[in-house]
Amino acid sequence: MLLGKYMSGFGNEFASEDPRCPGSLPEGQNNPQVCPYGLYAEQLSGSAFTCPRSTNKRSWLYRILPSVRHKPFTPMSCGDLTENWNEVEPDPNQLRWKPFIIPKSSEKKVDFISGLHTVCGAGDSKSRNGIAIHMYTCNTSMTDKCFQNADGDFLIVPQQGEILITTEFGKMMVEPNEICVIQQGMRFSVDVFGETRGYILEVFGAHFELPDLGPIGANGMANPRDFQTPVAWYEDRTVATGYTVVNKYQGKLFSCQQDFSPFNVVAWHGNYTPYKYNLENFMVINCVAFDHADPSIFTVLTAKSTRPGVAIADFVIFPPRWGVADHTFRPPYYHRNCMSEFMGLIKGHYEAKEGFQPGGASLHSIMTPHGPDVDCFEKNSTAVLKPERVAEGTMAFMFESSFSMAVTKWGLDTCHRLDKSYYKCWEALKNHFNPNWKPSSK
Ligand SMILES: O=C(O)Cc1cc(O)ccc1O
Ligand SMILES: [Fe+2]
Repeated sequence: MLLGKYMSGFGNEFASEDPRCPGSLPEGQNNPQVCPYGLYAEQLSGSAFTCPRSTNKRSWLYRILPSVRHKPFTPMSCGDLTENWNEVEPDPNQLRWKPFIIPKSSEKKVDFISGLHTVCGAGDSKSRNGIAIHMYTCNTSMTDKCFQNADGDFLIVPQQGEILITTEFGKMMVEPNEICVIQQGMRFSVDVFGETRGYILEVFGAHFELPDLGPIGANGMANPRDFQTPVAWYEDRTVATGYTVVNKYQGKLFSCQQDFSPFNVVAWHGNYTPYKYNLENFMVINCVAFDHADPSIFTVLTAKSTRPGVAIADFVIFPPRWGVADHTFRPPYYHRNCMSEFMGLIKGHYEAKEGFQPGGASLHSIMTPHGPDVDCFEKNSTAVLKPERVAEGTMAFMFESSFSMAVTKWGLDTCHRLDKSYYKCWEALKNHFNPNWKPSSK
């Protein structure tokens, strides 16, 4: 198995052949009358045919049987996966969830698909504009089953347990502190190795891009060379008992049967691929004089809307770094934002908030006030400002969206993880106002 072998680069034109079949990629053309090794050619389009070259995405897959050879799709249970944003009444409160529960395999076998739970979202897969945030909690590998999301791209953030993702393009092992992106329509199957949990940012109608660097220059933030795309791997496996393809389509799940493994792509080429990225490789830019830079400096990937500078969703991380700002309150500022901020914690301790735990989450909705809790404020208002390591051993992240997200019934109620006392972390903030303050007392 070709684990640990990847091709480097973001959005490159890649080409890969399973080494068991040299010459399986057609030379000089995509669609020979007869393909090498008797393979079928299949194009996977990730952008409109007519998109400008800079955003045009497609890959050519050379496979043992084409995807079209399957029995009809029929509806299946969606569990806690939903695109119904009207399940419960809107709630503008600061929300915080304790770590989401992972089912015990001795009690219930749950795989990546049955373990998907939608927390919040907005917009619509039909009009191709929107976002959904899901948790996955599972304990069992998918067997003879793959998933395809016709609705959008999945940015997967493992929090506990590595996941082995077999895709039509090859295999990727993704550990906590790494992320991966499975773009719209790409078939994949997830193997797990114990109790497994993570976060998923789904976007409808846009693909993730590296943010522009502007005055930062040519290097930095997430560097393109650190993105890794799998190499071709195939199995020629007949599954007489039936192989299940699960398709998320217009927010609902459908399944169909076929009698062969979909991971039968012997060779492929193109610029529309799954990829992974290790968050440790993020080159952190930060303030080295005074004040607090906005968290956009920590953007790893962005899914742009059609409005300049406004994202459907940004994936932002808070990595270990130096804090050196002089005469500055260094933690995040008090804040109301025209964007929605969903945060998760992969490991460690987030600076601005006690009680935010790995595997949990928070949502600060549009214009909902939030910021440091009382301890953080008091401590950092008097701290001696030496250079110090911030967030050592920690990795928090934010899905920031221009959509006003609705929380699902599962998120508000049936997950039973909402921390009802969250608001109390700000209750003891004191009034420090001194009307007799003089500039000289600074
Ligand atoms: O709310 C948060 O903790 C995220 C955040 C971090 C930061 O450094 C500045 C603004 C912001 O919203
Ligand atoms: Fe914020």
